[in-house]
Amino acid sequence: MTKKPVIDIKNICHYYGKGSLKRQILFDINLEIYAGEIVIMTGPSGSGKTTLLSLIGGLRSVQEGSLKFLGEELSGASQSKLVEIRRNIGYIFQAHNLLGFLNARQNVQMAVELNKEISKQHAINKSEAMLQAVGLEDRINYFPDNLSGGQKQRIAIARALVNHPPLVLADEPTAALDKQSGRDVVEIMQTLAKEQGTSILLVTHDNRILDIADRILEMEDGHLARNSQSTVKIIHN
Ligand SMILES: Nc1ncnc2c1ncn2[C@@H]1O[C@H](COP(=O)(O)OP(=O)(O)OP(=O)(O)O)[C@@H](O)[C@H]1O
Repeated sequence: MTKKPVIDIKNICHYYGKGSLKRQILFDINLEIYAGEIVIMTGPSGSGKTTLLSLIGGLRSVQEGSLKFLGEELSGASQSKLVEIRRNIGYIFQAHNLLGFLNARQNVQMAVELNKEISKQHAINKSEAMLQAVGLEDRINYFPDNLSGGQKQRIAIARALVNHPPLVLADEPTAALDKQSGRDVVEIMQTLAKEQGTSILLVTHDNRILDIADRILEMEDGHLARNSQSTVKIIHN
């Protein structure tokens, strides 16, 4: 049986600027990501990681090549199609993007209520269960300002995973965290992703978390320089 990839990228190139200022940023990227896989992308600053992540997340239009999410082509897709695709992706960014006037539960609940068919009580129950899964059961009614960086990032994880999306994209999720909180955050992501069969694509400069990856990608000057099974696990275990 051949598995269908969650993400299937063929010959993606990307450019910024116009005319004489036009610069190629991504060069002939080919990549497949399968269900339940945790893929970490590393590489120097400016090598194109965030650009590729935003293309995969439907946050930027594909200019050249093919990018399929669960078999759906994003190249040439309408804005409404992109919006629909984005509903199936969880996003976790460095600056967690929590709303300060909502408490932890309400921040997660917001994501559940994107689905209009879910009742308010069901949305509350789902949100509380998810906060419990990330170890914040005693912080459900706290506002982000009264929580640590690691706790805020755990709310962001709960929000990204509460709808059980097939794909989660994370851009530097541990950048603002100390060593232990960073470790806790990625281990929670890893456990939940494996439980739910979610694929994770995580961009990081943080070498301390490479061992959670099934596969490591390395970007170099807009080229995918390495795409290999992780051997870091063997070194660490
Ligand atoms: N909106 C934009 N307009 C023009 N150039 C851009 C834009 N966004 C990024 N770039 C340029 O494209 C290149 C790749 O940027 P990108 O943010 O994808 O790299 P990165 O690998 O994610 O870097 P970092 O690790 O620092 O976040 C850089 O040279 C950057 O200056």
